[in-house]
Amino acid sequence: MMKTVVELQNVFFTYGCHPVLNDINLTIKTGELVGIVGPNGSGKSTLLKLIMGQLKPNAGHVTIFGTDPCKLKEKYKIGYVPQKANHFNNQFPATVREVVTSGRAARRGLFRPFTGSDYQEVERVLELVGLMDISNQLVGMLSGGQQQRVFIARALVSEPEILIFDEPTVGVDAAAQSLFYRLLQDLNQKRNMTMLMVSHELEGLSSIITRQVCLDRHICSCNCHTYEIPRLQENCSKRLAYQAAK
Ligand SMILES: Nc1ncnc2c1ncn2[C@@H]1O[C@H](COP(=O)(O)OP(=O)(O)OP(=O)(O)O)[C@@H](O)[C@H]1O
Repeated sequence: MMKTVVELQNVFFTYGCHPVLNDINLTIKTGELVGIVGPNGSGKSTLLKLIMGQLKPNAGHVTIFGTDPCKLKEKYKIGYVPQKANHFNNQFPATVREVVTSGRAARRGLFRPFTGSDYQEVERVLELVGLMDISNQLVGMLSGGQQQRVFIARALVSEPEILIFDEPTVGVDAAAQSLFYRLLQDLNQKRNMTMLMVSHELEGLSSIITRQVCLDRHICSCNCHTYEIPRLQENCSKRLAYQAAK
């Protein structure tokens, strides 16, 4: 039986008095590759922040690995790949290997020295994502697609159980995008990696995701799994009853 990795139950979120998420219900199980799509300002990044424990809901419950994300001790279980364009200062003089190695600190602990197994994991991940040949190059000198691989490798090296991406294909050309999608598909199919991704790019994404969630402050459509249907039906009946009573 597939384990629940992420669960949101009747989640509401507002910034001040500005409502952003409205009664969100979502369950993500091991091995799913879920794409969240929606227009600008529909609450996609806010949803990721709630899942990663950077924000708390005003109402409802969020859990990741069965725990409140704010209280999750094993932060390394979440591999976060931010938007490439906003992320890296190209003047920063670090090599691919150094940036990828820095991701291992999440697993090892900030002040504990790395051992042979940490360095072995770095080499394994460099090989896995196809960065071995350029591992001694400066990250700032690489193309957008290559930099994106570096950030994926940095997230993978802590041996996470879920990878979360925020607009991963922004600033990446079409050829690099298709390599990126192939890499995600390999990680998902061969290693059963659970992945959650926010994206505007429906076209490339739709060929690899196992499930698509359309968000516009509430979940507009979701090709959901059978295990979610009873709860969605129950919520729908509650909403209809509430509207009828008004
Ligand atoms: N820190 C904040 N304080 C106040 N309002 C915010 C804050 N962050 C986001 N918002 C507002 O919340 C709404 C949802 O923002 P969010 O970034 O989650 O949407 P999004 O779907 O990720 O948008 P985009 O596709 O443009 O990145 C927007 O109207 C945004 O202006």
